[in-house]
Amino acid sequence: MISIDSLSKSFGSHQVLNNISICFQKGRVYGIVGENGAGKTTLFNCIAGIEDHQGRITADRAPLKNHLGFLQTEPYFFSKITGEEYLRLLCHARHKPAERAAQKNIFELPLKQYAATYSTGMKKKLALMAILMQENDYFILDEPFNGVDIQSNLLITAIIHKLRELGKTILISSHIFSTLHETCDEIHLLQNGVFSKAVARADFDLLEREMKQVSIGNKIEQMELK
Ligand SMILES: Nc1ncnc2c1ncn2[C@@H]1O[C@H](COP(=O)(O)OP(=O)(O)OP(=O)(O)O)[C@@H](O)[C@H]1O
Repeated sequence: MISIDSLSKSFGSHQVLNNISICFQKGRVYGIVGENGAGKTTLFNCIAGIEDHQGRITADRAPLKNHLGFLQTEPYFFSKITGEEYLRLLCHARHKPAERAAQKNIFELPLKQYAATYSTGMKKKLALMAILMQENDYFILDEPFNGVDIQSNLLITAIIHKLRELGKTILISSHIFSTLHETCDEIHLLQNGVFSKAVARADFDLLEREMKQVSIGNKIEQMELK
């Protein structure tokens, strides 16, 4: 469980998160949606402790950051480290074994190659593999499906289902509605610095229809496409 109490975050005079309180339970997958710039990554960075903020963020296993796997939108790797070395480094940081990396290489990554030379999708898969091998309790996956091939997207969806079954707490951001539909128990809409709407799985279709209506409206006619 991750508990957020009165979280606020500003960059100068720009308030991005405004007094947010919410609780994310174990064994559940939460989709965090919002327009570009709504503050999803800022929220994740605050939870991960890499962005200072006002308010309290706690977890049933403390300290939260020692049990959190954070897949960032664009994972960064040092230039002279191979995929295998990266996995070993992250596993050692959590005192977890890294010897079976080759066997666990379900994305078939070239682990002997420098990670910095991987493609965008390969980097994402390596970073995901590392946080899975760490056996974390909490997962934040910031756009996990973006830039990843179809086969891996299917695999990532199955991984999220398994993590839920294992009782992990999972937060996902995505701009692709179908991926949230397939993975989430709840969708929370971040808007103007607060969670303006919480939608349970049973109402996902309704939410999609509503969002389509608001997003598309009469804009196609307005464009007068020829
Ligand atoms: N380090 C920073 N300094 C100043 N402003 C920032 C900084 N990081 C984020 N912001 C601003 O905070 C707001 C929220 O950004 P954030 O990246 O959290 O949005 P997001 O919802 O993840 O967007 P996207 O869907 O495009 O990834 C934006 O207006 C952004 O410009």
